[in-house]
Parts: sequence; C-alpha cells; structure tokens
Amino acid sequence: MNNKMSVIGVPMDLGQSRRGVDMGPSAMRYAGAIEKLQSLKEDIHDLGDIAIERPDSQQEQDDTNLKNLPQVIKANEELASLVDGVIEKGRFPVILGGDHSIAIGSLAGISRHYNDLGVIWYDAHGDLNSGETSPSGNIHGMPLAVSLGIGHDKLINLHGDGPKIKAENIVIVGARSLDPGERELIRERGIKVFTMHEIDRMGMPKVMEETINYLKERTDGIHLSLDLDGLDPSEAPGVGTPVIGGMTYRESHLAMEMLAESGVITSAEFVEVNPILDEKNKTGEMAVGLMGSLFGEKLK
Ligand SMILES: NC(=[NH2+])NCCC[C@H](N)C(=O)O
Ligand SMILES: [Mn+2]
Ligand SMILES: [Mn+2]
Repeated sequence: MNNKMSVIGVPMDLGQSRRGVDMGPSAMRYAGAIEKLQSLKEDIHDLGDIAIERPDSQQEQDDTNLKNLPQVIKANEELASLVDGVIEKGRFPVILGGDHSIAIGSLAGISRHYNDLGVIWYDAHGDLNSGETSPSGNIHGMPLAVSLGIGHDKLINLHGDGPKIKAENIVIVGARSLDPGERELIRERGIKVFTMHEIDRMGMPKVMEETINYLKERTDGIHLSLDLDGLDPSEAPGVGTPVIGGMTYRESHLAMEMLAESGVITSAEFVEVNPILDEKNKTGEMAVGLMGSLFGEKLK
C-alpha cells in the first residue's frame, strides 16, 4: 500500500436530515485519526476540511425532491478536484465524512485515474436510490446509483461526464436495509451483495476472501467506502440511520485486516459518524480503530 497519504475532511450533513454528521471529521480527528495514520505510514498530509455552504432558508426547492442539491453539488465538486489532485501527486486519499453523499465526489475524483475502479461499499444500506425511488429525498441514499450513472444529471456529470464506475466492479458488504427500487437495480445490474444473511452463513473471513478475489481479477484499483452504520448500532450508536442486526466491531476489524494483508485498497473514506448521536465519541473511536487495521496496524 502507498505510504504517502493525504487526509481530506468533508464536514457536510446536507445529504440527509439529521444534523450532526458534519462534525464527523472533528470526531475522528479528536479520536486520533491523524496520529494513528502517522504511526503507520511515513508521510501524512492533513489537508484540513473543505468549506461547506450552509443551506439558504430562502432557497426555492427546485423541480426535484433532492434535498440541498446545490450545496451537495458544490461540496462534491470541490472534493472531487481535491481527491483527483491527491492521486495525481501519487498519494493515497483518506476522506473523512460527512454523510455518505460525499462518495459522489470521492468516486468522481478517484475514477479518473483508473479504467476499472472497484468499490467495496461497507454499509447497512445500498445507497442505490434515485429521485424516483428514494423514500426520503436524502442524497446520502443515492451515491452508488449516481456513480453508476443513475439519478440527477448534475450529480452524474460532476467532475467529468457520465458514469464513474461499473456495476460489476462493486461489492456491497453488510446490507440489511434495501428499498424496493434498490433491490430491483441490484437484480437488474447483477451487483454483488453480501447481506447480513450471507455474512452469518459464510462468516466474515469467507466473505472478505470472496470480495477480494472477485474485485482483484477485474479491477485496477479498489476504493473502500466505509459507512459506520454498517456496524451494529449497539456498538456504533453515533450514526444517523442505524439499522439493527449489523456487523460487529470484531468482524469489521477482521475485514479491515484482511484488506490490509491483500494490499488491494487504493483509496478509502469513513462516513456517517454523528457525534451528537454518539456515546462519548465511541463511534469516532471505532472509525479510527478500523482505520488502524486497514492501514496495517498489528499487535505483534
Ligand atoms: N448513507 C446512508 N446512511 N444511507 C441511508 C439511506 C436510507 C434510505 N435508503 C434512503 O434512501 O433514504
Ligand atoms: Mn451509506
Ligand atoms: Mn448506511
């Protein structure tokens, strides 16, 4: 894995309806994210946080049901250029969210550097909705669909026209809350999903082994998009859209350690940490713990 890393914070909560996930980067920094990275890699640049526009209360709702669309676009454009520049310089981008809508910008910036970018979507959700299928209008439920070229034009064409990734290069791990439109899309496009059912049946070691082997043979880089709500809310309560029956902290560590051993991950983001809903920053600390394992921390 690349020893030079650049960290970008994206303090944005406008892709969903519960305030507080904008403090995610602070929560992870407070829990020692930068120090953790410095202890594992030799060259860490902290690029600080992107400036986020506040929503305008006078703003007219446009013809879509997408909440805070202009601000989400603006933040993602900025993130995409930054991430693009980081990779251009030969560095590994680590993105701290923010709600999951920021994956639109991450993937737009990263995908420019790969012909077949793979994505591991570690999440309770599929985030495969569009304006038509979304039950909420929350853009954090849409980034994977947008990156496939499904959804609002301005989101799809952000930082380069058209789709950024291919359906066959995605693996979703930990899904247990999928909307009807998302299920249909998964079926239609043949997206690989390990639901909690499969994780229970096969065990995390087999799930990660299959995930890594599947993506290794068809991609030229793999982005890990880790939504903290993939973990069970009893362990990671500081998230805006908790779903019971999730992956444990131990299983998640193992998954990160297997990714570290495989050496396949070329970029990563940690999203949806909401310190307002958390218990003494437990979820922020968990995110940093998982970062450690992903980037090669070993106890002996
Ligand atoms: N990144 C997330 N936590 N996404 C949750 C999405 C929840 C639901 N599927 C929606 O579209 O609103
Ligand atoms: Mn998500
Ligand atoms: Mn989620």
